[in-house]
Amino acid sequence: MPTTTPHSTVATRLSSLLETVLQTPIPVRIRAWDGSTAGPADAPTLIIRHKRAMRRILWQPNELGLARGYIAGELELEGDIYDALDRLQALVWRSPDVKDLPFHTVAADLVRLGVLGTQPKPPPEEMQVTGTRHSKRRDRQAVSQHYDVGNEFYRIVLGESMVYSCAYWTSDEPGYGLADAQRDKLDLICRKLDLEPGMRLLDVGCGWGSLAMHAAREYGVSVLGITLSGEQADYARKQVAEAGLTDQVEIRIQDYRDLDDGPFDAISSVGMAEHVGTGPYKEYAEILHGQLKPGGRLLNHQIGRLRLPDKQPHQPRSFIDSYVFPDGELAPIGTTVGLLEEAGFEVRDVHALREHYARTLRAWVANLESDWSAAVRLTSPGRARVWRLYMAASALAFEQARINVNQVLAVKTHRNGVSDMPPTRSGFIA
Ligand SMILES: C[S@@+](CC[C@H](N)C(=O)[O-])C[C@H]1O[C@@H](n2cnc3c(N)ncnc32)[C@H](O)[C@@H]1O
Repeated sequence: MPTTTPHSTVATRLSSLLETVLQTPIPVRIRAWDGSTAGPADAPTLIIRHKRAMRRILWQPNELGLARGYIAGELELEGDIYDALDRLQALVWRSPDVKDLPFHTVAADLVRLGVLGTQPKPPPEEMQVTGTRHSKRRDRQAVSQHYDVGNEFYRIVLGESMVYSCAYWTSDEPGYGLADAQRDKLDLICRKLDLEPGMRLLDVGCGWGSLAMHAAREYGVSVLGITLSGEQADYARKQVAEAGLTDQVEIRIQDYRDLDDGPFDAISSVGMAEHVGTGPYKEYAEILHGQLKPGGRLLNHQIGRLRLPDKQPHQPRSFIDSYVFPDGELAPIGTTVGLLEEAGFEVRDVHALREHYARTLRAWVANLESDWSAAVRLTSPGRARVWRLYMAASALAFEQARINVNQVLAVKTHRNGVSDMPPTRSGFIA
């Protein structure tokens, strides 16, 4: 009984093995470790560089198994990454539980291909958090693992504006790029908040300080920006000092649950509430409400999911939870609006920016790809692969309306119900 397979047949055997396991035709071209190919000629190629990748997929025939193979460099995608991921997600959704794998029908091929064996170790880039979910300590760990991976790496991905949230693309003119769209987003937020000189703005989850600085410079407000990331705070403070804004902008490493400086005239929370979690969200909304003056506005900019997921009793840990945003949680916009209202806010406007996030993510992926070797040098090949995969997959998820992003403008009304809002929408959205 031969233990190896003739070269010309490895890819064919692999694709039929995968089709049996995943119970669907392979939607991509496959190139195996011996150079043989199979599958549709005009499709992007999934390169299986190493037998170990097959072991991973067999042990974990789901999103995480495929992602781990890619992060470890055992799998490679050739061709348009968005097209490749779009095709591969059909496989991921159909993948059976490992206990349901039809080993009896594929056993002979598994032996011939030499892909049987123990489960490979996960790539080291996996993020580990300990303690009680959404305790302050664990949230700090989760934030640090995602954001404290090097400001220079983020500079490559995010570009000069260092804004890590959905941009607002107001033009299709050539020459109008990510930095313009991020500036337009920051300005949109300032206008929605009706910032005026002398006001105090609280920016919860301030990142690298871009909104705080824009608001201080362009609108003459003083800003407290809080973040849990030490590297972000270092970077933001340096930028604030260089811009001569130290009198107006304070950057602090602080958890939103420890805020004690209110009341503020306005509050922004941009790309931060995804870290809060559904459990603590009510408290989060109440804290922001408590930190705001009557008549003050909150701009909450947050990713949400459009639908409730199908009921699956054994949801495996997702790629995003394991390698990207441990403990991050997405809620439908209706839940977010409801919880803001419960906390006492009057919700005045919900602005869906879904397509804008897809475009932003594509710009970040392009930035990363165009400076790939520097990104790898500054982090690790695995880390750069994690970011490329998560951002491309997220772009697709926004495009396909599986997730969304919304700016919710809410007000803390005066006791008598007066909102201080203009009578028409054109008063705050230009
Ligand atoms: C995706 S970044 C967005 C940064 C910035 N607002 C922007 O748009 O570029 C999320 C931010 O939320 C902060 N954050 C997450 N959890 C937090 C918490 N419990 N308290 C304070 N900040 C938190 C992170 O430190 C990070 O600065």
